[in-house]
Amino acid sequence: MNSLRTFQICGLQISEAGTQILDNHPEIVTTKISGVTYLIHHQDTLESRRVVFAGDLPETFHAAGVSPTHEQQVLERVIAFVERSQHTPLLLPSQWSQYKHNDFIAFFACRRDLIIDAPRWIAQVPTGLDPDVYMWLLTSSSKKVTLEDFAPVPGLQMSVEQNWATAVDMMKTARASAKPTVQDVAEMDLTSSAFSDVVQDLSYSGWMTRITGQQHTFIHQPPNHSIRLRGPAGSGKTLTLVLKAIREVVEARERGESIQVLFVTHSWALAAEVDDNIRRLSEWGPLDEITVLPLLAVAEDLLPAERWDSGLTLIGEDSYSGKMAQLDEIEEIIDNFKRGDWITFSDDVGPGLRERLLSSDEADLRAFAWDCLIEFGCVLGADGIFPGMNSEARYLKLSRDPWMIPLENDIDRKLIYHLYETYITQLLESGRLTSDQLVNDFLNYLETFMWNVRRGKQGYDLIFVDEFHLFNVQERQLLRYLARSASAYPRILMALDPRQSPWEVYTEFNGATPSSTPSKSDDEFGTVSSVDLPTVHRFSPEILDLVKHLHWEFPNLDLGSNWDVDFTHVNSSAEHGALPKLIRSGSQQAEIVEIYQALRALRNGDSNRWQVALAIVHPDQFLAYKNVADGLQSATKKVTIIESREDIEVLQYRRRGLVIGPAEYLAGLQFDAVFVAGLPEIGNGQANQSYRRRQFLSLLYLAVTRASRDVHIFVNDDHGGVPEVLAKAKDQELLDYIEGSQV
Ligand SMILES: Nc1ncnc2c1ncn2[C@@H]1O[C@H](COP(=O)(O)OP(=O)(O)OP(=O)(O)O)[C@@H](O)[C@H]1O
Repeated sequence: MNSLRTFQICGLQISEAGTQILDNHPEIVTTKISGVTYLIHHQDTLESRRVVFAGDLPETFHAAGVSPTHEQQVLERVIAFVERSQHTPLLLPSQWSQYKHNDFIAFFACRRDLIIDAPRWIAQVPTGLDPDVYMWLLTSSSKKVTLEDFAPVPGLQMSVEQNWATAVDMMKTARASAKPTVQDVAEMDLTSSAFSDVVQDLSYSGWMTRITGQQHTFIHQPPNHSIRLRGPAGSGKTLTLVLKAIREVVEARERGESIQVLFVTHSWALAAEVDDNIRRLSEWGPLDEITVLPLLAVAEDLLPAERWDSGLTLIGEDSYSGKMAQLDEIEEIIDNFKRGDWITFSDDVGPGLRERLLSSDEADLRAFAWDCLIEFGCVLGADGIFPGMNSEARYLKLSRDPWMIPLENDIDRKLIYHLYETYITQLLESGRLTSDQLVNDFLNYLETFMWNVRRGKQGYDLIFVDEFHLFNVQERQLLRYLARSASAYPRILMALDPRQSPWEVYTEFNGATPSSTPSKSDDEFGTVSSVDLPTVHRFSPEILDLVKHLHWEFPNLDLGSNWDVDFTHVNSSAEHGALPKLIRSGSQQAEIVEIYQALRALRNGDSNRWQVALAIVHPDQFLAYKNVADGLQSATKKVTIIESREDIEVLQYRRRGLVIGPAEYLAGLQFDAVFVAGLPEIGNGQANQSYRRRQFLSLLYLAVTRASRDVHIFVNDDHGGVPEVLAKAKDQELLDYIEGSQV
């Protein structure tokens, strides 16, 4: 028998000398021979690309200080890295802090905040088609190894090749003797799409006979101008965009032309999903003409190294912990301000802002810090205003809209600008930059003569943008510069649903804009036509009725005709199902017990439905519910906590289980059942202000629309009981009301 110690991360089953099957990934086996460990997929053959670790994996983890509780995250990232390494150029999320030298690459092995002495991999991906991946060394910050000086152990690469056939045989033997997991293998096959089964095992031609008339219209419209695709959540926007991209490439091939298509997403997770969808739908093999990337990765790819390598670290705005850290920082800035410079503003500041600043209620102060964070990122940053000459004057000239933090006079604005200046200065002093700053730099580069020369070769003929509502003014401006031709209008095909933009800023259009350059978004795209998708396919008519109710409750949603989707005629093509449930408990503690019970009932009822999200509406409430995960984790391993957009990628390989995360990170995903909890406290006045209300409704809309079959909404008396919008839904019998336990 083998001598490997028990590998706790994934509860590996030891099947055969030197081999282990990953419990969370039963389709993957690790095989150790002659000083290397192979990571082998069960469908791998002798021709497959090899993924190899130098040495023994548990020992490697141990030496780098990776505790058993974090081994799973480290392995998940390796799997994500292997997936990415198939694409050129090899691009990694900025939070991984990649560094490259020849074909070596170093990157953080897991989220940096998980392990104090954050470990980094040194990997090698030789150039060429289907390259092997060598994970040579796991270093820690205190035992740094310079990439330029690194050399793998001599002879290891040769030994990898020599023993490959034996390793594959060992994998097969291990699989054969581990029959109990065969069923899991079908469920967790790496080649099948995961949480959001958009493709549903149909090919391109299969879908072309199934699509609705409106989807057909969009897909067949000649792309000689920009087209926007509007529709509520679950109406097939992503699928339609993907089918259109495939069609354009295939038709160009038939004409004997080669076009380059960019498919832009908001997150790496959606990029991976779209990439996978294209591969599964294609009947023409790989469609290399289509590049799928998040916008920030496009910036990393195109920005010349010297501009990119500023020595600053991009702050993790897309992660829960990153956002919370920024909030803490802003709270501290406000606190210092009150003890210092406040005196110079105090006489002239408007009563509303004064009351908020001087409130002794912690919740009010936190709410004010949130509003500042949004104003900094979504108004100042989004508009490209950074401290410097004329910046304050530019900010003062911006028109204010109802969704923004209310500021009554110029002194109020000067005060906010003052806080912003301090915030940015603090960031720069500590060597950090925001994604807004990076986008601004990228925009400046795209306006240079140099890019004008390069774009003929490196620009794109067609640009697809999913979740357009999540991009801010600046990001939208980037898009037109990415088009190959500088003289013609760009051809941009974008999908949007403005209700899914929780941070309101994104609803900038047609006058309702935070920008000093209001009409830029559409004018710069030339003529833009619209196609509406009025049929929801994801969820039942019962869920749709609740979604419509939420939609009609949105205040100030005067988006103008270009963006508005008419909900009156939206219908659902899905089967009828149960009414969404509203469960009211006496306290938050009692509510958590209700959540456990509802989860258990789902599991007992039909284990095939064990694909559930617990969506936390208000980010401040997330930590309270995160503990539910710890309780459940001891009972089942299939719990995944989503704390950043990056984490969502892990779900790609998980078909079953419970996913817990703030609602905003679940955008674009789909689950059988969604449990909605953590609604913001109501009754303190704040929740009823129109801009706060809209944020709340947007997150509630996002959470509810992730469900394909069941919706349970949990509320408790600790946090104000049933919010008005849900009370109205209950009165209209759109919700099945249940009195939960009181204590
Ligand atoms: N014509 C159709 N017939 C049946 N099902 C469809 C059709 N079009 C799309 N679907 C299905 O509807 C579901 C939702 O699709 P998709 O994720 O593309 O919607 P979306 O509008 O992008 O949603 P969201 O805005 O929430 O991300 C998927 O399961 C997809 O397979």
